[in-house]
Amino acid sequence: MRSEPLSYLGDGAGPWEIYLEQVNRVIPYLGRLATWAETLKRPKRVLIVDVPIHLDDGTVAHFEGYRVHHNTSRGPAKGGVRYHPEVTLSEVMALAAWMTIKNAAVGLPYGGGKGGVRVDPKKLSPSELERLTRRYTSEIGILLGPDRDIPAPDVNTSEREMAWMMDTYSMNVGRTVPGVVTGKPIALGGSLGRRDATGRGVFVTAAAAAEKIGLPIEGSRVVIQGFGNVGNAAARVFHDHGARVVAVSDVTGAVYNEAGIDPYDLLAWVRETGGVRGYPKAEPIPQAELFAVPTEFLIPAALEKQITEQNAWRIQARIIAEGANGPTTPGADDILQEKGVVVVPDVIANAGGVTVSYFEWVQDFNSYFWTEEEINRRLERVLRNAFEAVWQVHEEKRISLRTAAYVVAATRVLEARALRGLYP
Ligand SMILES: NC(=O)C1=CN([C@@H]2O[C@H](COP(=O)(O)OP(=O)(O)OC[C@H]3O[C@@H](n4cnc5c(N)ncnc54)[C@H](OP(=O)(O)O)[C@@H]3O)[C@@H](O)[C@H]2O)C=CC1
Ligand SMILES: O=C(O)CCC(=O)C(=O)O
Repeated sequence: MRSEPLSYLGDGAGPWEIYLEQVNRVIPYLGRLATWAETLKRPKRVLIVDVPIHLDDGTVAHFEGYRVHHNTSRGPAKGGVRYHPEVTLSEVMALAAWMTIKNAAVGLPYGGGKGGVRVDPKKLSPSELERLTRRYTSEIGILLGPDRDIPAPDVNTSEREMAWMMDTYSMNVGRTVPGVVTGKPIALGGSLGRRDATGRGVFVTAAAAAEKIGLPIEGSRVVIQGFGNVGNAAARVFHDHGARVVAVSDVTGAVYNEAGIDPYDLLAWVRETGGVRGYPKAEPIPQAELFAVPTEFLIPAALEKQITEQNAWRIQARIIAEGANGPTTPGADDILQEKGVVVVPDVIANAGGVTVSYFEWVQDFNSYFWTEEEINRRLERVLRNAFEAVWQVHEEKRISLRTAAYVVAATRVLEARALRGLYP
């Protein structure tokens, strides 16, 4: 395998710098389209909003929110909304850019967008969260619309917040607009299968990679960082296909059982107690040891920059399937490539969520809803095709799967950019 240039970025770089480095690595493979590559390095538009709300005690609190459209050459902006105490503008810019790449890599007719509010949602009551969500939606409303920008869930947001967003937008425009948001409750035009779609897609793409290297799923070990929407769904789908989930972590701690952890049982424990810590059918391990656990599959499903130059050497997995966005730094990518670990990059591994969001959007437009079986079947087909296209580029050009995914995606985005031209 020809090696790509070593990263000049240390682990100190933020998500936006990491994204820029990923783009730099693809430019040599873009041919004539390389002249347009600067397009990928700039967000199309950025909105910073002040979100003031009354707290339950009557005082007023202000939160900073963002909505970024990274690129809309191929269609409306699409991407989730994150609530987290460490959200920053540059993080949301990177998350929006990864949506551009992801939507193009999978062939969805969308550009890339993302939103976020810097808030610790664990410190707000449900009614404070509802006021925050509604005010944020109104503030970013100038960018939203079913043919302009369609939010969805991300870290610490779920069907509940999507229902509030859909309702707020609809009240502001004076009619019900289900297609302005995806990941909604089924009763409001949500899609069957969306809740587990990202985790299911992690499984589908990891299984496609496993086939390529002759690794069976049955009996294989799986380690998962993050047991939220993505992590717990991935754990259940791997378990349902005969794999053994041996270690899981969340912010409360990490637990390990060589004989296997039943993710359904662990989920019941987490719902009751608030975290994996103290789970009685597994032993506690330090969170920092999670990535060193011997395993066939490692699924980072928490936040960015978890696999770094500091810990990549200790990873023993054969396949890493990135449930999270941006979990691996470029320096860690180089180390993993040298170790022969197959890294299925975020932009295809976690694309199951936005793929079923696309199905939801299409169903909302048609007011005609598909069965869950139909959705899962179509999801698998879309992701398998995307994986196959990326694998071919990876083999032909002898580059990492991440750079191969960027070749596929950047070519589509920049072709659209070039065809559209520059002037209104
Ligand atoms: N939801 C979706 O459809 C999609 C999500 N993603 C990406 O997947 C990742 C997870 O998102 P999602 O599952 O939706 O978010 P959730 O909020 O549902 O879950 C996040 C999980 O990560 C845990 N976590 C946070 N920090 C750490 C840490 N340092 N170590 C271990 N665990 C940690 C949280 O723990 P705790 O609950 O204890 O706070 C929680 O279990 C994000 O990168 C997101 O962008 C990508 C595509 C689609
Ligand atoms: O479902 C969507 O529209 C986007 C989900 C998302 O934010 C992501 O894929 O990172």
